[in-house]
Amino acid sequence: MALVTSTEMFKKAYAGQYAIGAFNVNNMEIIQGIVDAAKQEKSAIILQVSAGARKYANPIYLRKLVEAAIEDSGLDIVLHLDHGDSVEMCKKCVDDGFTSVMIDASHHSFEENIRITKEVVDYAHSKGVVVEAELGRLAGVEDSVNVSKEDASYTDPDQAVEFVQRTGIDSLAIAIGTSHGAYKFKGEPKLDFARLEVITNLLPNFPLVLHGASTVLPEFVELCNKYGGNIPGAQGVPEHMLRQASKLGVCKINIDTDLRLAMTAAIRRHLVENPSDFDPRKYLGPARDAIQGMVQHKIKNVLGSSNSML
Ligand SMILES: O=C(CO)COP(=O)(O)O
Ligand SMILES: O=C[C@H](O)COP(=O)(O)O
Ligand SMILES: [Zn+2]
Ligand SMILES: [Zn+2]
Repeated sequence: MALVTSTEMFKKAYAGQYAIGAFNVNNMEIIQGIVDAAKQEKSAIILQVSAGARKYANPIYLRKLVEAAIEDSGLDIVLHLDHGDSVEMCKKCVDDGFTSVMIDASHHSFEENIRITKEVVDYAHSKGVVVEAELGRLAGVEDSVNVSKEDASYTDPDQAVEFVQRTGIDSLAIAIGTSHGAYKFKGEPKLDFARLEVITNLLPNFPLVLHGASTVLPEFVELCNKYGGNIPGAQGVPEHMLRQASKLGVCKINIDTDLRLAMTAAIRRHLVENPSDFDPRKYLGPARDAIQGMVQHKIKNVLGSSNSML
């Protein structure tokens, strides 16, 4: 039981054609729900902290909660910085004990992305920390920045090879049509699997990362809307597409929106059904249970990572 890097996890996942869930954490109940599910399934997991989460919770609280989760669960867990927006932020997380960091310089030019990423890699690797970077741009909301469909761009396979070679990164986030948030597709969901296959063939045994991979479970959207919410037309990545991706070199699947929806649905329902409750434990408890159930379903039926801790 320790904070570990993702190196061994990804090796096993690649060989076993399954994916490790990378779940965004913002508070204690979210961490507990995810870790309880992983414990039940004996699954490897990555807990990731975004720039927004750092702002919201104060990084030290999240780090200490993750340490508590490791001690309590006996699991090996990766603590990862999600979408690090500067070299400084990545270095700070490395110094603070994160075992993995993402530098997201995908909005810069190709050369600038390489330069910034390489700087993070040099620092992180000297301290035994692994690095994820991004090439191509996802549409959707990311730390309050809204990337329009026009500004999004898919990952170029040849550039991906050059990027990996020149930066020395440990994993690469690719853009093949997923997007952050709850509104991923207007019509039929579609991902560019042909592109993914080309990238995988050009980078054999190299772990790829799929961001924007929530499935936006209809049951939670419906509950939110039934109990006073207003999130019409929400649609995520179908489960079968995530299974397909995990057979094509995708070793890390990022999930945040599904946690938000599960938590919000449970809280909305509780408050509407129990209008006289005002003890936060009464609605945060069910929210934690909803997260646990959702994450367990994902580990077992979508990611395929059950028993990966054995
Ligand atoms: O990619 C993500 C975090 O980096 C989360 O994606 P979702 O919005 O699909 O959950
Ligand atoms: O990539 C986006 C994640 O969902 C994190 O979102 P956030 O920056 O609002 O915490
Ligand atoms: Zn990005
Ligand atoms: Zn992301």
